[in-house]
Amino acid sequence: MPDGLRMSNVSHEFGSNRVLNDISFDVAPGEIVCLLGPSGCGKTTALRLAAGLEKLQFGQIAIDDQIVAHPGDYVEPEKRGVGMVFQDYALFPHLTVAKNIGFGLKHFSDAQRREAVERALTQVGMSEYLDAYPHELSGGQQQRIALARALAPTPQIMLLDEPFSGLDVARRADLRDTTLHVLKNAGIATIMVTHDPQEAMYMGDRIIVMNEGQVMQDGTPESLYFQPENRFVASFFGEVNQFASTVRNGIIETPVGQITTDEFADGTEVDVLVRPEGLHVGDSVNGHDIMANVDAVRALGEVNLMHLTLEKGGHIHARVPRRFSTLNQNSVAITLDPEMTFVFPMS
Ligand SMILES: Nc1ncnc2c1ncn2[C@@H]1O[C@H](COP(=O)(O)OP(=O)(O)OP(=O)(O)O)[C@@H](O)[C@H]1O
Repeated sequence: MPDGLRMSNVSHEFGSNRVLNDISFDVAPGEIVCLLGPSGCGKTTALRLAAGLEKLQFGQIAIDDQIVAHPGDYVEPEKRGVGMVFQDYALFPHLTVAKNIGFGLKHFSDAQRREAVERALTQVGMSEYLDAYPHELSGGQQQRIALARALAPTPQIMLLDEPFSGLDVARRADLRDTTLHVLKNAGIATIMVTHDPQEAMYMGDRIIVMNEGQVMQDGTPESLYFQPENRFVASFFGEVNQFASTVRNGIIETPVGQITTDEFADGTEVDVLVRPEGLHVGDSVNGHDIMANVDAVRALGEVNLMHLTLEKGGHIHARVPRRFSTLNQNSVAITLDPEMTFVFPMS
């Protein structure tokens, strides 16, 4: 059995509500895996089962070489070598930073505890805050202390549940960066729960997309973004323009151009999903271009989002590198990038 964490065929029910349905995945040492999915899909339950905060009903969980949970047998959370960080920091308000971090290190000698606390605080860039109380710290600083507290016992596994979601944009970006570097340097196997695809792409070596208690796809951020295996992943992972069509002679016609297919039989009704960056805009080169009127252009950093209405009807979004953006045109020609186009049989 490989080191790290392995969940095998795990299912879970609350009463008659089956919230996890036969999920399996591994996390290797040093790997950050994000569990990504909409609210209620079972991410937190999976994390709590890994931590031992919820009793396992079906399947098996192993950490390194040890089975820590299977039905009827169970290793206590504090004996699993697992660190945890939650959204709400969960620091003790009446204890200093040093005592908060040292709280879980009761079995250490005083000298060992002091060393572990100082090391963990250095890892998160907070070494000068040993004697501060939580209320003296900002939300981002409190979350750094929560991370330090989880790191101090040098866990093999780190479990993070929406750890940045209580923070404003700037602090979130900052803490995300620190967390990524600390976890990578420490070589800890990490699961992070998030409902934010951008955050999952930023943090994850791998992302497991979940929906309704099932794993929809498990892969690198690139593979999920560029090779989604189903409609759910394609649309959850990034905005898409969607068109209904029917395959005719190996060709799928859409309002933004045609694509060829050898995957679907003639007459198959399909949904065509096109990422906004899969629609290229430019000048009309002949009288046969697909034209769209420009409704609005919005700068989103390095790219512009163009709101367009096709001359033949239908609102679409194109995401265009700023240097190619035709900001002052009322009308643009559209071409379709087949690499950013995904076809699924209509459900
Ligand atoms: N202790 C519980 N008792 C009963 N039902 C629960 C309990 N905990 C979670 N659930 C239900 O299980 C389902 C999955 O919840 P879970 O918290 O795992 O989802 P999630 O994907 O983490 O969602 P969120 O991001 O909203 O926390 C939900 O329908 C939830 O209402």
